[in-house]
Amino acid sequence: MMNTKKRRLEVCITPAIYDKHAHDENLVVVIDVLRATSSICTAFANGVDRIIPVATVEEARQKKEAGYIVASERDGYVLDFADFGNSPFNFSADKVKGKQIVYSTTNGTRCIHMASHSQEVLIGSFLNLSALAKYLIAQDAPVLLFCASWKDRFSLEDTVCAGALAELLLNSGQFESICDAVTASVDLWSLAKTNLNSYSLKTAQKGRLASKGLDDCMEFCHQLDFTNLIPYYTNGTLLAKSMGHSEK
Ligand SMILES: O=C(O)[C@H](CS(=O)(=O)O)OP(=O)(O)O
Repeated sequence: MMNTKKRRLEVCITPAIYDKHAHDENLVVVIDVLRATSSICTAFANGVDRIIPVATVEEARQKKEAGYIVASERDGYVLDFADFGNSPFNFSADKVKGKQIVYSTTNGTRCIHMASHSQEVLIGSFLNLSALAKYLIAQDAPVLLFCASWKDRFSLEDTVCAGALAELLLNSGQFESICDAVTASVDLWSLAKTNLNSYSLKTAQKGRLASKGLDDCMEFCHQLDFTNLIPYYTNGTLLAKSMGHSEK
């Protein structure tokens, strides 16, 4: 007989309440649109071999001393020992193709480590939205969309992206929402989707990035389906699985 029980779908709007949503059986999608998860998706689209996410500056420094290429920023500033920072434009094919990159950012890489007890940790952004939805629908486990946000505050761009993904998952008929954060995120997405670029200008992170001249990636990070690759975390490393079609 077919199993008609629906799968649990949740959205965690900030790492501050991650423990309320954490279950070992979850498939967790970490979302940090501005900019960590958009940059990770871009790096894999541009042929990076693997990314080693580290949570602390000290770990990133040690990896640099051990000879790794290191991409690392805190609060939008490239660390003095790092090779480059956190813009997706830094992860161009000439810099990353075939390479291993150690990566540490303010919010995104921390959340990957927080979720590492879960059945699977996947990297999500607008850039790989449809591929992610297709992959998640084909699995058989509860899904948690984990917004990395900014320093434990609510973040509009991550929640809108979670809403876009939640809408695709709910439309499959396989999922049931057990928290209002899912409904809120889908409602925000329905406000934003008619003109995502102009909606994204409302985000606080746009202002923070603009104050440091780092907002040139806003449009890039808000485009849908730039890649069919889904980065995932395994044994301390990010690799990527493909959901078909050739890469751009
Ligand atoms: O580099 C980023 O965009 C942010 C730094 S901050 O939020 O502006 O301090 O890091 P991320 O981990 O990508 O949110």
